[in-house]
Formats: sequence, C-alpha cells, structure tokens
Amino acid sequence: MMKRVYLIGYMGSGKTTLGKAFAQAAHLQFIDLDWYIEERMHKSIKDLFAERGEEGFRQVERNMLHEAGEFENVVIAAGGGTPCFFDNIDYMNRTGETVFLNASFEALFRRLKVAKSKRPLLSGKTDEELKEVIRNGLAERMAFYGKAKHWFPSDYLESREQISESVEQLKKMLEES
Ligand SMILES: Nc1ncnc2c1ncn2[C@@H]1O[C@H](COP(=O)(O)OP(=O)(O)O)[C@@H](O)[C@H]1O
Ligand SMILES: O=C(O)C1=C[C@@H](OP(=O)(O)O)[C@@H](O)[C@H](O)C1
Ligand SMILES: [Mg+2]
Repeated sequence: MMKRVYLIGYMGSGKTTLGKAFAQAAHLQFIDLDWYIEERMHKSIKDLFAERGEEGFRQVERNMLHEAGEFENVVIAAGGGTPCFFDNIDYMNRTGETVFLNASFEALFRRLKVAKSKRPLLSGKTDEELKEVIRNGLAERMAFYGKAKHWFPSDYLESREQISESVEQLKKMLEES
C-alpha cells in the first residue's frame, strides 16, 4: 500500500531530524521541503525570503509542496509555515497521513536558541524576543497544526537513542491507524 507521510509542526519541532530517521527505518524516501525548494530554486531559503519577501516564498513553497506531493512511498518534512498558507494543510490531508510534531515550548526554545541563523523569521532575535516569536507563532498556527490526522510528542530527539525510540513510537502509531 502506497505511503505518503507529512510531518508538520513549528520550527524546531524535529520534522527534519525525525523525518530523516523515520524514512530510513521505514524504507521510505525522505524529502525535506526546505531542502527540496533550495535544490529546485538553486537558492537558499534565506535568499528567497530576502529577494521575494515572505509572500513570494509562500508561493514557491506551495508549488514545491505540490511537486513533492507527487512522490510515492515518501516522508515529507514540511517547513514550519507550510500548513498555514493557502489550502496546504487540506492538500496534505487529502494526499497523505499528516503528523503534527507537538514539541513543548521549552524544547522549541532550547533547540531554536542554537539554530536561529538559517531561519529568516528568527535571525537576530534576543532570547526574550525568540520566546515571544515562539509563543505568538504557536498561538496563531495551532488552528492549522491541529488539523493534522495524528499528533506526536517530539521532545525526545536529543540523542541517537531518543531518536531511535521516537522512530519506533511513530512507526507503531502509524501502523495502528
Ligand atoms: N539529534 C540532535 N542533536 C542536537 N540537536 C538537535 C538534534 N535534532 C534536532 N536538534 C536541534 O533541533 C533543531 C530542530 O530540529 P529540526 O529537525 O531541524 O526541526 P524542524 O525541521 O522541525 O525545524 C535543530 O535545528 C537542532 O538545533
Ligand atoms: O515556520 C516557518 O515559517 C518557516 C520554517 C522553516 O522550516 P523549519 O520548520 O524546518 O525550520 C522554513 O520553511 C522557513 O524558514 C519558514
Ligand atoms: Mg526542518
């Protein structure tokens, strides 16, 4: 049976990390939508934001989502904003199993504090500003993340062992659904 799994969730929730490990364990292809966009556009996410603004980036992101959504037997790690624009979340629910990685605020802050540079929406923020961005971002976006078919707790990605355990839990959850 053809499998297409979309991982969604806020920046830092573990979509890229867990997606890659899960795809390997489940013998599925892995597409990180950000990487796919950079590959197809020959341009970094950062430069796309700088040159086209967020609106222009979202147009590209939607088009690339529909391209990646054609792949079969695949795990697609979306970008944090992907479900929140156009009808992207409905498209993902129509074409695959959507999993919301529900990381805690504390885990998101801890992870994003050390990984702001490549995320245009976070670069240059102080710790306090970052906490505000995460808090407001989650509040705005839960309406979209909440439409996912499945929710998965993704605080446990801080070591190889935790990632392997999370992969097993995710596999079990999807097999039982
Ligand atoms: N195994 C790990 N070891 C250390 N830090 C990690 C690990 N996995 C994820 N992280 C941290 O969490 C951040 C978010 O993980 P990532 O998979 O990139 O999430 P997303 O794709 O949802 O933004 C990474 O940028 C990194 O800072
Ligand atoms: O939340 C967002 O709007 C974004 C999240 C990023 O992906 P990650 O969630 O993988 O960091 C990337 O798509 C872009 O920086 C915008
Ligand atoms: Mg990512």
